[in-house]
Amino acid sequence: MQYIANAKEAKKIDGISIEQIGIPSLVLMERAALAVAKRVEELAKKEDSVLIICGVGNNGADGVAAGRMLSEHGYRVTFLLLGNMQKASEEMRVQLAIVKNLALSVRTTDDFLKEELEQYTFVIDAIFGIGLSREITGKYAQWIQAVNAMQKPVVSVDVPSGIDATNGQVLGIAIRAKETITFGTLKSGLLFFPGAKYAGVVQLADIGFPKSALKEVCLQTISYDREDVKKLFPQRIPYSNKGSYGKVLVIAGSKNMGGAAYFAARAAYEMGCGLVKVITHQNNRDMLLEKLPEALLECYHEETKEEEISDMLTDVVQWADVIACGPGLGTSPTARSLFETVIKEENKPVVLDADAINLASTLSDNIFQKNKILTPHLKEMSRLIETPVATIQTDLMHYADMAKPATIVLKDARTVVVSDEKRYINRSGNHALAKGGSGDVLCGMIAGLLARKTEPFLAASLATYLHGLTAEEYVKNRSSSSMFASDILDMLSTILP
Ligand SMILES: NC(=O)C1=CN([C@@H]2O[C@H](COP(=O)(O)OP(=O)(O)OC[C@H]3O[C@@H](n4cnc5c(N)ncnc54)[C@H](OP(=O)(O)O)[C@@H]3O)[C@@H](O)[C@H]2O)[C@@H](O)CC1
Ligand SMILES: Nc1ncnc2c1ncn2[C@@H]1O[C@H](COP(=O)(O)OP(=O)(O)O)[C@@H](O)[C@H]1O
Ligand SMILES: [K+]
Repeated sequence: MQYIANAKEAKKIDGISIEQIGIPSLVLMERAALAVAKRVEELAKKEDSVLIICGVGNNGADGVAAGRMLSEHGYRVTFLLLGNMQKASEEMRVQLAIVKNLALSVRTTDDFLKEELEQYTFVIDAIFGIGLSREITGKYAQWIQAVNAMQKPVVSVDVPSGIDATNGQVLGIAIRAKETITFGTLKSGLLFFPGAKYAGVVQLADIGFPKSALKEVCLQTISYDREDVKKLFPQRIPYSNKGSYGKVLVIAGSKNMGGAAYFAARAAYEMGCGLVKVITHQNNRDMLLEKLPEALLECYHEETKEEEISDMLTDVVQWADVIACGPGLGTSPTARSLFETVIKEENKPVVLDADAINLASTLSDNIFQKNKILTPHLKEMSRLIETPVATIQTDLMHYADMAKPATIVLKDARTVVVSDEKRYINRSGNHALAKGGSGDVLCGMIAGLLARKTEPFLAASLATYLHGLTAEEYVKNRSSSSMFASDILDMLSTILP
């Protein structure tokens, strides 16, 4: 499991390590620089001509120290200083004095022509790190543009200069790196797009922040790695029966969208729950009986009266441990009536997906209740909170927070999960998942885990992680274009413990 910091938290970790615990800032910096130099030695050839472009803060100071280490190991390095040296940090002054004593080539943008950039074959970007505080304009923007135009490999120090370390947004312009070496903890801005794209491959370097500093900052945002799955996924027990693994009610599939009911119901079974019952439109009966005979079925049609639906639901809701409502449900009067009955349930976990979220957007009542788990994609979220998609995209975590005290799975290429104070950023998966039916499978997976008595945050985050892993496994020997929702289901049995 990885703990993820935003810019403020990362600064706090620096501060506690240096001021309270007493590790000299320059000690941390030397370790940061060593990590950068070590990686650049793996990537750059001795014949390369390395340009280290440095701002005047501590990110720049890291760059100066890394360049000095590379020079000691036989690389040709040139430092290009960008910014007002009157404002240089204390550490930057120290690092610069060292390289000047070593008679290394230190240039400033006053006497360095942009045409000279052509001579360099490798770049270290140390202009801004977590201290970037506003849009980049003027001279800084011009140099970043010029570095990107070089089309040479760039390694960014801590954060690609220009990326907001918290939300991954480009503050005007940003360096496009091949790799980013980040220190101590992953930064959320390196995970969210577009930051993730600008950062390239992200390497995490331990530079000696004490565990107690990390603990004191009490990072609330996590992300999983493959080794977490075995620890987190609920175990099956020898002395058990289907009742031990919970019952899921799936309310899904309208007249022309039966597949969604199948995807969600089978996904719940794949996650190991004991029984799945599906309430769906009559049209889907034969398909479900054939494709998923393990599911129990209750069907309705256009003429089914509201009282009948209500009676049917009362019994089934009672029966279920978890309810998943919405995939392919449509927004017909019957769908609405099913939805409105289900959301009255206040004690059991209720997963609301797709059309259930669209129906919720038309309600004046607050749907963000404690027992609800909502799984909107950005367009559904936009309807739900009446905020444009483009605005939500600028800060997924901030908008996901609005759903409290409900649990939310805000789906995007980097899905986030928020529940109370717990936050999760998903790093698994790829564009193979960008296809109809993917979300239906995820909804069923979450419900399946909830039925196994997994608490909502863990159920939502672990299901999201596993959903992504299926795509990673799939593309190992197949085209990412050819993955279907059914393939996610088929892959599950190969990745679950
Ligand atoms: N000892 C430590 O703390 C350790 C820190 N470490 C390293 O330090 C980095 C953080 O260093 P930092 O805090 O000095 O901030 P940094 O990213 O260099 O930027 C600040 C400078 O940028 C300027 N500036 C900001 N926005 C601007 C804009 N839009 N346009 C123009 N200027 C702008 C700002 O100027 P000002 O806002 O004051 O005008 C200031 O001069 C961190 O990412 C890691 O690499 C590691 O070595 C571990 C130990
Ligand atoms: N480019 C991508 N990279 C990673 N995951 C993706 C990408 N595109 C889509 N996904 C995932 O696929 C799922 C799509 O869900 P959704 O949009 O609800 O699909 P549908 O409504 O067709 O079932 C989400 O879990 C989302 O995070
Ligand atoms: K940087």
